[in-house]
Amino acid sequence: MDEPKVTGTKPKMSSTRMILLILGFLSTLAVIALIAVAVTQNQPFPKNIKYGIVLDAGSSHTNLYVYEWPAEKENDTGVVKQVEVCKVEGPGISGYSHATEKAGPSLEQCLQQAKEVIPSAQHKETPVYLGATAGMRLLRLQNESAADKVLSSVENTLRSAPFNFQGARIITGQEEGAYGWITINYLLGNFKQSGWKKLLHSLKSLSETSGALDLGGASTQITFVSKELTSESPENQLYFRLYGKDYQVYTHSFLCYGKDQALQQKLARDLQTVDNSLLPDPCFHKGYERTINISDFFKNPCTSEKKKQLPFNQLYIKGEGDYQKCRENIQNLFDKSNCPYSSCSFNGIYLPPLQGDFGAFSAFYFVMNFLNLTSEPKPLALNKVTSTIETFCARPWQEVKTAYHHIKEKYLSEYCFSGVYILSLLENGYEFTENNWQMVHFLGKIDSSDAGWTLGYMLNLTNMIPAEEPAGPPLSHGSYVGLMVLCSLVLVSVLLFAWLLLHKPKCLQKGIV
Ligand SMILES: Nc1nc2c(ncn2[C@@H]2O[C@H](COP(=O)(O)OP(=O)(O)OP(=O)(O)O)[C@@H](O)[C@H]2O)c(=O)[nH]1
Ligand SMILES: [Ca+2]
Repeated sequence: MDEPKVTGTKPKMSSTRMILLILGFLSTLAVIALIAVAVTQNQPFPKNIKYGIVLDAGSSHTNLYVYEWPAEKENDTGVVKQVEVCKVEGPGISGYSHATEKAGPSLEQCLQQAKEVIPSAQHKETPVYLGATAGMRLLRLQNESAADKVLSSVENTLRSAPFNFQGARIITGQEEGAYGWITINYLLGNFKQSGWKKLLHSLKSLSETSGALDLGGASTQITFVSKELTSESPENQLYFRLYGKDYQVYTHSFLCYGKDQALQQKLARDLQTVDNSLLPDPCFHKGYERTINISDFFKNPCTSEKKKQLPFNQLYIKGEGDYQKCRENIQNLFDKSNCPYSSCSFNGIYLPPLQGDFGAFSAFYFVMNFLNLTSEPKPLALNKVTSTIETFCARPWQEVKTAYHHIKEKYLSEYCFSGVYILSLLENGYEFTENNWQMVHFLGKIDSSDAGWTLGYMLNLTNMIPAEEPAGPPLSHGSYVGLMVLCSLVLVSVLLFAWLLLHKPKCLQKGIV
């Protein structure tokens, strides 16, 4: 009676096993298909690149920048990058005040380079902007019609290029400061943070943005987020709403305090006390000599207030290489005598308390980089920086020239002056101290893009920085695929476990009494 029972259950067991096997096989197939679909369906789109060109018409020279970004990601932060920079030969466009028609043609070689970098099919749609800074602000003050002629000459050249001309204008010092701040914070990824970074920032209350310090040839800018910004000085106050967050920003641009004009100002002061055409100068190396033509010297708006009739046409500068005397000399450029606000930098200009980290670029970087003082991640102590500059200034000119024969004499001869000027601007002007000095980080590039106002200018004019955070998938492509794989593995494990329970293989059955 028992035998048929036994033979009767055997086919029943094997059909259950068959069903389970088929189910297992199908679920494994489903999981594989799920992963394959997730990986292929969410693959980033093939790249559709867009381009933009900005010309930075500075006081000392013009640079042309080409930027590129993936079209479908243009509202994300940190996707625009610099792909080309071309230094225009010759002086800045303000240097063409006596031959205004030559300003435009001077840009042609760099425009040609841009044509080669950008695929020709995209030339017509590529916007080109030119922004002129302090050199042109000074020329406008000195000779407005010459400034207009220079601008129309560059406009003609840019219009005849195959790109989409969007304007050539003198930007304000406020814009220059603001766009420099936008550039570095965009490149540092400070505007839009991933979930983890956001959490970390809110927990540690880390400074969310970095201030910007730009030192040009004719002007210098300081820009940073300030909690204590009141309406004391509205012209120094900016509001931004970027990627869904409000920013209250302080900015000021000091015309005539770029490093070339600061030197002119210093010489104009020195000229007040000379009684002959020989000027001993502590800010140049011992053994260094330079001749300066006096005839046009006081036509410059940065020196005109100090105009003085002199009995000679040429001034002979003789270097002394004396850091202390140079520092005292330069310090006089920062008038701390009167402040109509709760706190000031210099010349009666409002400055709220310094806050957070600062990225210092342009000549701040060129000079400090030459002097090996840009050490990161931990910046050097202020006394080390001071002693390095002091030692450098004390080196005789012949020795410096031999040691750095590959560097342009114009740059090399001025590193001592510029180093002392930077220290004085930061310490005496903005009142950085030994304690907060290390908040200043000297940087030339962030990834592959130069720090400067041009990228921020283009991002703004192409509406690439949205006021509100663009709605996007909550997970990145990588995290999404990872999560899909993990879920699938859990599913397979559960099915396997279920199968094992139902099937009860002999090895498991043994253990069960
Ligand atoms: N050592 C060195 N100095 C440089 C270099 N490029 C420019 N400079 C000098 O550094 C100073 C500032 O240069 P930029 O930042 O280009 O100034 P700019 O944009 O022409 O001037 P602004 O209109 O005032 O902004 C000027 O005195 C330049 O002559 C460089 O590669 N090395
Ligand atoms: Ca500049």
